[in-house]
Amino acid sequence: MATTAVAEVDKTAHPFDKANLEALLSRRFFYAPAFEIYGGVAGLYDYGPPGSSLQANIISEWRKHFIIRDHMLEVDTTVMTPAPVFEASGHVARFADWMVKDTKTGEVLRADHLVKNVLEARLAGNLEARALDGQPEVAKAAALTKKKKDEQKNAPVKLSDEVASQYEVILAKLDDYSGTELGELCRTHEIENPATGNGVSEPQQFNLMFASSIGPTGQHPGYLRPETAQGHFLNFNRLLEFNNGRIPFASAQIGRSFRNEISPRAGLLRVREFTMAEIEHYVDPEDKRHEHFHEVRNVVLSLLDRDTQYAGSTVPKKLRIGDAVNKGIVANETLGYFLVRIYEFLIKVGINPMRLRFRQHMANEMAHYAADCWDAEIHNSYGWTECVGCADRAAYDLSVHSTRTGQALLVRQALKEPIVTEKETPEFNKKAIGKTFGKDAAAILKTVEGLDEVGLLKLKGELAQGTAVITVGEGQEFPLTSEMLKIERKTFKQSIREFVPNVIEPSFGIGRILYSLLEHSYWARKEDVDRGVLSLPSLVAPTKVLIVPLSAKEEFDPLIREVSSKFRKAGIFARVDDSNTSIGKRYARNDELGTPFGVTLDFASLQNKTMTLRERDTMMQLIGPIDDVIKVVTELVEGDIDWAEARRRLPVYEGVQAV
Ligand SMILES: Nc1ncnc2c1ncn2[C@@H]1O[C@H](COP(=O)(O)OP(=O)(O)OP(=O)(O)O)[C@@H](O)[C@H]1O
Repeated sequence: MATTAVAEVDKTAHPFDKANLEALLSRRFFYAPAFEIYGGVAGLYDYGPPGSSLQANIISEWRKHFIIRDHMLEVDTTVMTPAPVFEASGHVARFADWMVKDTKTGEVLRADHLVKNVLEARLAGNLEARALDGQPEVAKAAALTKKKKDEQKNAPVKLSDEVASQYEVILAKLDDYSGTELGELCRTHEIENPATGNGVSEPQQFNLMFASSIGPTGQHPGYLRPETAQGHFLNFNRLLEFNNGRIPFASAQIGRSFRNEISPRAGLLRVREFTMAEIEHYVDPEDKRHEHFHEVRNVVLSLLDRDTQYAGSTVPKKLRIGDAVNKGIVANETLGYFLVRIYEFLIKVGINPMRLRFRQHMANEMAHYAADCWDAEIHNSYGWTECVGCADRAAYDLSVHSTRTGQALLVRQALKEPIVTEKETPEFNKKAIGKTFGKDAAAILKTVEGLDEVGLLKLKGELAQGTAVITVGEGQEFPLTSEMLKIERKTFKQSIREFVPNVIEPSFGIGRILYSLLEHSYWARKEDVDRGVLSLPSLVAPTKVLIVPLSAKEEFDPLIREVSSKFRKAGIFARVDDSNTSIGKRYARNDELGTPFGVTLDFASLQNKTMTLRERDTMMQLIGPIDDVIKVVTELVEGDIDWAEARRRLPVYEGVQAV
């Protein structure tokens, strides 16, 4: 790829302005509250045309990056799920968050979020108060008065070093607290509802699943799924057969999930209906190596491991994944492989690598059965946000469904070398035992069968002497003779190995990634803070090329049709903007939509068959014959060349620059 330097655009002239971004996203209908004209419902959003295209492009890349590249088996399973499935999986008992109620207004708040918001605000106030300490009295008084006016209750208060560091440790370990501990924290640190200043109740559990019933009788309870995973597990036997009985393999699914979140207030980051993309990778519990691990071994990731968090720090380690696995920081190669693949995917769709880290779950935070778990967290204006979870769930899921249904969910592997074992084996004369001991016979057989090798050898020795006494239950003794029982050393040959595979699960929330990407892509032009740009990569940009005719005259129509059709044939999604407004306004609108390229058709185009090509971020324009420009744009969009190479291929346009 070309390396000719291209003038860098200053994207940091204005600090990030969330209100401006939100106005842009609403104006251009990326997404909007659902049922808005009915007053809206918290946590439910509709995506408009650019938001839908952006989401579809992210998903399309996800399919290529994971399903196609790693040969995964795609499934599409139902949302509505009968209750026994979630009883077995543990969701009915445990898929819950802790909530507290405002003691006076009854407002419901998520307990861990309340603790987080209050302690973070106190720490911010502490920093501010300390900064003010160094200032002259007049400035200090003015700042305090302003602050008081802004937020009566949150005037900056100085904390002792001890309290501030206590708060930091609590925040670092927040996901690790039980409900009782959260209640304790609220009491000890006098945490109140910031909106009202009222105290809060003891935390109570709230199950996040939407309950329903299947069929007209109401006798078959069901739930809207809160994740897509169970649908994969229940089809395990079919998937294994589809994969010719071999593991490792992975299933993948993109679909909707539903969670009745307690108080969703973070836009797309916490919603009640969302799109997930989940992978379940089935692996031999005794061999969690990954055949492609060598390809990613040297990739360096930011890893915030468990021990660092217990020490109250949030500074991640920069480690090569190969070293992290060798040191046991990441549990195994397969988990490590997926962490890198997740990283590569997020960077490819446009997440800023400097604002991406992997955080390991702490002991209480992790499900009891999980062997290890890491979240890909992306930094945005809400702080570090989990966008992808990646867990080694051991054999839990397949085992619980197998126990509940009585259906074996396991792998049978023909062993290359049969395993030959010898062991002492009891052979009973059941008739003789029954005749002698009557109703106690069954308990005697069970006791002997339960003996280990040492116990059986002891019994064998006693039988050789004549009689062996076996103790059953609470100390009842029964004499056995060699007529009733023989113990012999036998050889066993095992040529099939049976095992329940372990599952490594990367689980993506598409909406969280999409929103973080919008924040990372947004900036405002130096000359005008209101001229927002979304620097979305071509790969995911809703529209790749804007075709802008300079005149509305009919004589342009055939050329517009020709250019459109050529882009279509090249597989490039282009749109014509022939609205009756200035070219500058048309480009500004498309900068907001994240359209990376624009081509302008003017009178020269009619005469000379040329057109100009504009790059969104730099606003630089090149010119060339129509077919050459289309070829360059196609290669740009497909990522085969960069803008520096485009500049080498096409001369800079010297005419009036349309900005
Ligand atoms: N309410 C939600 N709104 C949007 N995305 C969500 C929501 N809950 C979960 N996700 C997405 O699904 C992914 C996997 O879900 P998982 O069960 O691991 O999340 P979680 O740990 O329950 O999230 P959180 O602790 O933030 O509630 C998350 O990484 C996230 O991207």
